[in-house]
Amino acid sequence: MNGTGQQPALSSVVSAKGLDLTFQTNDGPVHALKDVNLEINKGDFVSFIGPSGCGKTTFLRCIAALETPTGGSLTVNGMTPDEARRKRAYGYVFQAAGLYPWRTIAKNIKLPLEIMGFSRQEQEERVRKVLELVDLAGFGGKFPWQLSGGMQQRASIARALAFDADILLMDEPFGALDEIVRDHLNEQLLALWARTGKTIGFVTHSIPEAVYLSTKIVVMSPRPGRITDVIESPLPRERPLDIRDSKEFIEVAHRVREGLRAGHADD
Ligand SMILES: Nc1ncnc2c1ncn2[C@@H]1O[C@H](COP(=O)(O)OP(=O)(O)OP(=O)(O)O)[C@@H](O)[C@H]1O
Repeated sequence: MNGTGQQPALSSVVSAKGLDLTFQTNDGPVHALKDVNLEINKGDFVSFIGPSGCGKTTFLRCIAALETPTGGSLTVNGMTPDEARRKRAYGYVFQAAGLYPWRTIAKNIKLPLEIMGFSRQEQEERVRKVLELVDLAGFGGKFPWQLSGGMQQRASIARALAFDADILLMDEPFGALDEIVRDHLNEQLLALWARTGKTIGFVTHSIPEAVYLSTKIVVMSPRPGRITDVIESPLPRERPLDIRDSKEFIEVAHRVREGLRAGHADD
């Protein structure tokens, strides 16, 4: 299946139809996204997986209105991505935590709130709430360099949560962390997702991470960047880490691996 022909549900949060994006570069055009069709529903946890250059980041950036598609249509909460951005429909978490080293964690989280004109009291309240959500209560007064890599990444998730947007876009947020820390953050992210009901778009290179976290796994291929499979996970939403030893988990991982292999063979 290539992800086409999906019907938009009532609770559709992101709807892409025939989405195309070609970058014009000095070396000629780069077809980063070709005929991408995808529905993301409210409360979905959707992972994007595929080899380097298949358009994962570009698709997330289109949702965030940081790139403009050259064809097809894309709506976010029923609006254009630009309108959705103005309504602060999403928070964005990047691969590197991207915290300002000269500001405390609390001040890093407050910065976008300050810019948007939130009152001081509202800023304090939001900082307290999001730090609690990522298990960093009490760390607001620390500087980024006083925290571990995993804690910094949690702080950057807290910053993305500060607007209380419905959608969280995460571009390989845990890619640079060691496996044990990553496992722990994966568990915490699932708990946060269960508590908040957010819709999450998550880019990863890791098959186990994609299978462990997602309700839907989008397999992509490069040249041109396209969707080659959309896998609805049969796993329950509540997932202890040892679910990774289960037959269902191994079967989903196998299907993702097959999808990646098939996409590679098409190149
Ligand atoms: N601003 C840009 N200008 C020109 N080409 C770009 C631009 N951004 C991305 N590309 C190209 O578009 C294609 C898709 O890039 P993208 O970063 O979305 O892939 P990706 O799947 O996220 O890769 P990775 O896993 O390495 O992060 C690549 O060929 C990339 O070189």
